[in-house]
Amino acid sequence: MTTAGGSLASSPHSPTETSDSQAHPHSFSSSFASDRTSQLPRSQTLLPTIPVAAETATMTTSPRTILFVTGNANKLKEVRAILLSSTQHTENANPAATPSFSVESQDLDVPEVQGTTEEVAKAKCKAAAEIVGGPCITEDTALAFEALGGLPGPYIKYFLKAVGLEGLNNMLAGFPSKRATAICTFAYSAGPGTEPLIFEGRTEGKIVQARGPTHFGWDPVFEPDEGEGKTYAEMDGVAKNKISHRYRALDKLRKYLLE
Ligand SMILES: O=c1[nH]c(=O)c2ncn([C@@H]3O[C@H](COP(=O)(O)OP(=O)(O)OP(=O)(O)O)[C@@H](O)[C@H]3O)c2[nH]1
Ligand SMILES: [Mg+2]
Repeated sequence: MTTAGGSLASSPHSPTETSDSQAHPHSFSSSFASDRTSQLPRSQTLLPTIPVAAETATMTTSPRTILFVTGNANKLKEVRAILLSSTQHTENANPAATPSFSVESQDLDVPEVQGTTEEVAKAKCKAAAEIVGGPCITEDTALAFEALGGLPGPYIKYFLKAVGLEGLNNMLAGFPSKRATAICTFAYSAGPGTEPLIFEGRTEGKIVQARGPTHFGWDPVFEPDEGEGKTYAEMDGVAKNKISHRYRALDKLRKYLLE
């Protein structure tokens, strides 16, 4: 895969992409950052621990590429929109100081284990990093019903497939609480053998009868508290991306990348 920035993350099998070092802000940033180093021998790609925002501001304005392993086109679309709007916002304030990110994706069939949202997200990212042979991010989305002690949680995809939007409502029929939390968990792996880092975002709301377009998962039955009475599906993309679980998790990841 070739990208505008030509960064390591876009060509997973390139030897310059592989890092066995433990993830921490500076090694993470360096491993993601170096458009300049992708053509160099591995020995010359091991950058000193310089914060990437400062380094990039003086050396290049090319976007850095993140490899997002996902099979979900809606997630990818939202991630790109959120990163673009936050980058534009900060770059308007100081164009030289803040680099932007571009997102490449790879659709892999990564096994998803059972467990907590964090355990599922970490295992998924570890497996993805093994397959791509380099750094990557993954994302796992959960929808936790208060009345069901947090279920379906990370298994929402399978519940939605099995019972549909109406079924999700029916599951709560006998319970007074319709409260639910949308949880997005991004995981970042610096490469095979490293422990993924977790960035979580939550949006509180309730489960309602389906309203709005049905093109993205359970959006029509989730009414966020901050949505002014609209379901996610009834909100336009910009409004959803200001309060969504995905926005909140991605904002933490973005800030980490810029440390
Ligand atoms: O209405 C929605 N609004 C959202 O904002 C949202 N984000 C995810 N989802 C759905 O929830 C399940 C998560 O499962 P999931 O995290 O394993 O995703 P996935 O398998 O589709 O992709 P990936 O695992 O390859 O990244 C899947 O059914 C997704 O379609 C959403 N539905
Ligand atoms: Mg999945």
